[in-house]
Amino acid sequence: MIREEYQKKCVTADEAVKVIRSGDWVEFAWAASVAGLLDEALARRKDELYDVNLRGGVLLTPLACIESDPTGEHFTWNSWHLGGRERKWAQKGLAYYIPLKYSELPRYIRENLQTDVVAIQVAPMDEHGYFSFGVTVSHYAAAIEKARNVIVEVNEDMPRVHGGYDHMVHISKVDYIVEGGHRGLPVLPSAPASEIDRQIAAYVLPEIKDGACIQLGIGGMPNALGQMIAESDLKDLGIHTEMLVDGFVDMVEAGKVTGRCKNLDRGRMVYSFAAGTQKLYDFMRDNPSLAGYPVDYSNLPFIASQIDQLISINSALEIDLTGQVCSESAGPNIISGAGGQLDFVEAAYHSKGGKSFICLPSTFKDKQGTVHSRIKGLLTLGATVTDTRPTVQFVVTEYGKVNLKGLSTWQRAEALISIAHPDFREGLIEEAKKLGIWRKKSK
Ligand SMILES: CC(=O)SCCNC(=O)CCNC(=O)[C@H](O)C(C)(C)COP(=O)(O)OP(=O)(O)OC[C@H]1O[C@@H](n2cnc3c(N)ncnc32)[C@H](O)[C@@H]1OP(=O)(O)O
Ligand SMILES: CCCC(=O)O
Repeated sequence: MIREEYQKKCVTADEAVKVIRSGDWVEFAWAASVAGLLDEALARRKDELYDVNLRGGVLLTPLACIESDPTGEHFTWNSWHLGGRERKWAQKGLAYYIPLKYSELPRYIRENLQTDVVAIQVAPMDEHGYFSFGVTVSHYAAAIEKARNVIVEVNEDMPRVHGGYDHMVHISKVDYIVEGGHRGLPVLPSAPASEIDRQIAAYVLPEIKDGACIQLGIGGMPNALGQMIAESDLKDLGIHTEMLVDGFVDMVEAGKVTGRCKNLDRGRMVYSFAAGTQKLYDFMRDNPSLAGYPVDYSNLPFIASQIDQLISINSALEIDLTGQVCSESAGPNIISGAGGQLDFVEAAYHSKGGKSFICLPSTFKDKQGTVHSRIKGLLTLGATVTDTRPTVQFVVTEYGKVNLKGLSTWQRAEALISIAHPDFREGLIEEAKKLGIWRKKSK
């Protein structure tokens, strides 16, 4: 029966994308999960479609439909979180950011958003009629609940994964199946860790004890920490994260991960999507020690904070002297997105014995070679506040680590200036004075 249904629903990509109409909103692609054949087929329909809005994010590969439409008349890309390519589209007016608190994404879809079609890549169907979502669990089940039509493109190389719930779709909910054969998966190489990343990670490492449960964000510093954990004496860690990356595989291979002390999902590593090298994708295939969950489970602070000793490590672009953190824009220009940063900042703080770390190098060198302090009197005009100041706990640069919780504005200014680059400290004191947050008694 299931095989018959499968055969009946199998069509070419060109056939499948005929269900997309002008004015539709389509949930389309996420990180390493891009339905390449559907994308190419949709691009071929460009001239007959107008005002089709595509949603997705963290793209690792080009999209033919966006790149074939430089006027943006036919297709618009709406990103939940911009990768480098999407950032360039945004600069050309071809992509727009959707402000996001990632744990809330399935609810936005269920309660607020028009979702006409879901067109996604999945793993091959099992004997019971289920297609695993593979490396992207995230929000797909919510989108499928809402959509008029569901198209799946089967990639024989997409790992079938284990999960908690809503990590797969049954054939009865699918309208069209496109067989893609072996299409591989895009690779996201680990961001290389710099010497400064290692210095920052060295301040965080002593805060992690056996029994802790780790979330690592995106970027070179979290990778450095992953490597340092793999080389440390720790041996009894758990993993509960949003994005699964190669660094976690290194920790497992080094014998650091047991999941023994996790109050939720004991013995299993929880994540919501994954992107990395083939080593990561091979590790994920049919691995029962992993549990892919929708992001409103992995990230919801109310859930993640139930795990004791949750340690959250994320990167930021700049911070002001009172502790407002910007992790997503350079002034008004969007760089990436808020993603799940605030989710984990809150979750780790509310976890018993948990701690949240915002890590950033003390300086940034712009394309003209000018060096700027990332610790600033005021955020750059137009910068987005990703973490409001009361939510921020530890802040770490290569010059040290401070805990901002409960500090008054002058204490925050003193603490943050103490971990600023020495070349900028005098200037920051002058700024703090002008802003009225430098205590008269302080030196
Ligand atoms: C996946 C998870 O689990 S993540 C959960 C948490 N989610 C988040 O933390 C989301 C927000 N954070 C992020 O997006 C990232 O961590 C970032 C952007 C803060 C840092 O990521 P990194 O990869 O280390 O950033 P990187 O140093 O490569 O900088 C990215 C871009 O911003 C630019 N940039 C960096 N700092 C600044 C700055 N202070 N001012 C202006 N531009 C800047 C860089 O030049 C680079 O641009 P380019 O690609 O055109 O060269
Ligand atoms: C939204 C996915 C990426 C992130 O949280 O940074």
